Amino acid sequence: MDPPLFPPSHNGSSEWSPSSWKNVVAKQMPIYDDQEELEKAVKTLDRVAPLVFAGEVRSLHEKLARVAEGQGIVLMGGDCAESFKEFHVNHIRDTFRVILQMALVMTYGSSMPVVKIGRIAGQFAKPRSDPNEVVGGVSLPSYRGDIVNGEEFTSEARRNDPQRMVEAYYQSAQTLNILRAFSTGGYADISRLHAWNLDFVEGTEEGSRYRLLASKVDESLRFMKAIGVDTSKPEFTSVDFYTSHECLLLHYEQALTRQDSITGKWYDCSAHMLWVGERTRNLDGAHLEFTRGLCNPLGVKVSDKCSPEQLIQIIDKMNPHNIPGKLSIIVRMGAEKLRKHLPGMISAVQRERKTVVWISDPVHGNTRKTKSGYKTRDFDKIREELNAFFDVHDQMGSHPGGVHVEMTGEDVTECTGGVSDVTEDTLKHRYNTTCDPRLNGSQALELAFIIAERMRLRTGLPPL
Ligand SMILES: O=C[C@H](O)[C@H](O)COP(=O)(O)O
Ligand SMILES: C=C(OP(=O)(O)O)C(=O)O
Ligand SMILES: [Mn+2]
Repeated sequence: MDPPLFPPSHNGSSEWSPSSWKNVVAKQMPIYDDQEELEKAVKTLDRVAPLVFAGEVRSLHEKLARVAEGQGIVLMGGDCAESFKEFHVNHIRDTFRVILQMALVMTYGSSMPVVKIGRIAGQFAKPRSDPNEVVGGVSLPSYRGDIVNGEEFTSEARRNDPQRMVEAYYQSAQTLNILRAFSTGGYADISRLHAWNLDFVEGTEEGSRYRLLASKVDESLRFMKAIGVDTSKPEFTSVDFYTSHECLLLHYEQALTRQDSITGKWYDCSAHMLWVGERTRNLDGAHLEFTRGLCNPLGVKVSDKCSPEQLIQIIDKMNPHNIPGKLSIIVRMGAEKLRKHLPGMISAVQRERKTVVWISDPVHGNTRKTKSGYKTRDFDKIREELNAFFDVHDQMGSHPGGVHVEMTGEDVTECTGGVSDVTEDTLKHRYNTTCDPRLNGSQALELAFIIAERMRLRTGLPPL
């Protein structure tokens, strides 16, 4: 392996290399019973093409730096867990389409650029609360995402299979190929904004709201054309779309970490942005050790279990040079806890003069299990957390930098409430997720309108 880019002073601790995480305890990582099989899979991945390129990563970083200064909002969204069985061009297209709709609503509403990032093309590995799942008295290892093992409740499926990493890589490569085509090949042309409305959203209240807003945008475009603006420029016909996932499965991430030939810096080329989850963000753990050496923009999920002091230590480790846009703090704790704990976190960041992007994940702190055993989330609770996030930033004079949600373009029945009116009884109709419940297309759009309205309120604009 090449010598590490960063000198030992990089974060005041020992030398970093793409494999230095192996000297530290890694939580939530699968244990593979066949080391040869693991080595074989990793060797294959060591040689595959990077999925993303350093130049693209830098362009995302620049955009996030502007958000850190209060000039923009981040929209991160996608499945809780991508799966092999759900893989289809239409699935990717529909997620992309709803993200485009949400971004349009947020951009128009806030008059700010929206940085579009999918939880996609690599969002496979899952941390679990319990290492085992018990069904009818039988205990098997928990499902940890298709990149690790299979969802089916059999001991064969639940075996950790390293070859799945290779399969996940190739699926991610296809996904990225499709996303690149959709982003730049005409699909995302703003003149097509009416075509982004999904059939099942069309007839809903949110669908009508979207159509109304789209007509306003249309009118503005016609006005711009009339005064001589060239609307065939890439700013109008394509979008910059970035990928991200939880940096959990370090064998996979290490294999895709490459040294940029121009700058000599290390980039994890599995995604433009990576985040460390709530369960693996411990200071002495392998996930912070691994990510501290990367040049990609990073995120870290935090619940109320993270004290302001710990947060500062995490920031020092993940962004020791306090580079704007490098680190996003993704807050997920439920409305009540957020009102109590986020002010202290923001105060500490302000006091220590740290630059971060604050992002709200209003879904992970609001998961509950119904009596019939479905994991769900109530739209009201999600709305409450999002509103609490905005209220606290208003109080603290800080910038609410964006949102991170689990959503899909499909008409699933996984989260209850919102205009889509899914109830506990109807959850079973189209409950397709392999892990956490996702907002469906109309619930996701509804969320975008809430964000747009809150951003307007901040800037003194009238409601949409
Ligand atoms: O996506 C997040 C986690 O993997 C998930 O919430 C954990 O879920 P569990 O509590 O069912 O393990
Ligand atoms: C596991 C996840 O989140 P968290 O780390 O916030 O629980 C997730 O985003 O799916
Ligand atoms: Mn999740």
